[in-house]
Amino acid sequence: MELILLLRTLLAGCKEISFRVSQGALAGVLGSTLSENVQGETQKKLDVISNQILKDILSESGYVKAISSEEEDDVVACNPNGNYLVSFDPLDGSSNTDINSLIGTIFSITHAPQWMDADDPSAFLQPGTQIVAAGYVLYGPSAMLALSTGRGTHLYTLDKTHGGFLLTQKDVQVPKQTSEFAINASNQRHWEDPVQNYIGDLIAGEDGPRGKDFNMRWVAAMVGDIHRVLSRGGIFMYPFDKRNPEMPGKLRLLYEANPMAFLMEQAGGLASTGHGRILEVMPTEIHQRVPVILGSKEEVETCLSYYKA
Ligand SMILES: O=P(O)(O)OC[C@H]1O[C@](O)(COP(=O)(O)O)[C@@H](O)[C@@H]1O
Ligand SMILES: [Mg+2]
Ligand SMILES: [Mg+2]
Repeated sequence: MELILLLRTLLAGCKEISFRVSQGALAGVLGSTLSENVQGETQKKLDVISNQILKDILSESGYVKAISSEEEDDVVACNPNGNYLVSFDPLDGSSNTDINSLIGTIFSITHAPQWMDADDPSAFLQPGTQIVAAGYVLYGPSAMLALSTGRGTHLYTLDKTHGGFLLTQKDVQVPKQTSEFAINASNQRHWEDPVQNYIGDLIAGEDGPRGKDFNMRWVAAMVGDIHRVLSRGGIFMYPFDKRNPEMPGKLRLLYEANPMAFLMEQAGGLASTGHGRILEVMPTEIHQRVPVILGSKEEVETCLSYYKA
C-alpha cells in the first residue's frame, strides 16, 4: 500500500512538471542556466525546475528515506524512517527542451536498507534486480506513463480534465523481431568492432547478410526512443565508445539504464551492456554510466552474437 502512495506522490510531481513543460516560453522555462551538474553538463532551466519539484514532493512525503538525482551531486537525505529510495532523472532529453521536442522523467524505486543513514550513498548501490517499481513519464503530444511494479509493464495516459493517469494499455509485449534501430550514428568512429559490424550489417539491408532493410530513428531523448520501442518494437543502443574508457557509455545506470531495462524485461524484451544483463550490474557509484543495448528480444540476441563472434 505504501508503495502505491509513493507512486501517487511521484506522479503528482510529474503532473506539475507536465504543466510547466507545456507552458514553455510563456512561463520562461526554456533555455539554460549558468550552472553545471555533476556530469559537467550545463543545466537547462527545466532540469532545475523538474528536479526541485520532485525533490520537494518526495522529501515531504514521508515514504522516502533518500533520493539520488541526475541533477544532485550527492544523495539527498529525506525521512530517516522512510522505507524507500528513489533514483530519478528529472528531465530526460534536455537537449530537446528548447525545440519543443520529446522529453520526460525517469524513475526507479528500491527498498531502503534499515541499517543505513539517510545520507549514505552506498545504500543506492543495489543491482537493478532489487527494483520494486520503475517507470517514466513522457511529455509528448499527450503525457504518458509507462510503469512496472514487477508484474508486467503497463501504459497510462494523463487525462488533463480528470487529472489522473488512466490505464490505456495493459501488459505491453514488445515484438520479438524488428526492422528499426536507434543509435547516434555520429559516434560511429568511436564504437567497438562488434557494434561497427552489427550496425554495418543493418545498414547493408537486403543486400547484406541480414537480407532485409532496416530503418533508423533517433529522438535524442532516451524516454522517447524507449517509448517507441515499447510501442512497436525496435533496438535502442548507446554502446561503449573508445573516447573515454573511464566512461563506458553516456547513459547513467541508476536512473536511466536500470529503470528502462526493468520496463523492457517486464514487457518481454532484453536489456544488455553488451557483456551482461544491465539489471545484474553491481553499481559502484550513483552517477555511474553503462553501455546500453535494449529492445526486441531476438534483435538484441542477434546484436549480442556479434560480441561473441
Ligand atoms: O546527444 P546524444 O548523443 O544524441 O545523446 C542523447 C541521449 O542523451 C540523453 O539526452 C541524456 O539524458 P539527459 O538529457 O537526461 O542528460 C538521453 O536522453 C539521450 O538518449
Ligand atoms: Mg537522461
Ligand atoms: Mg536529465
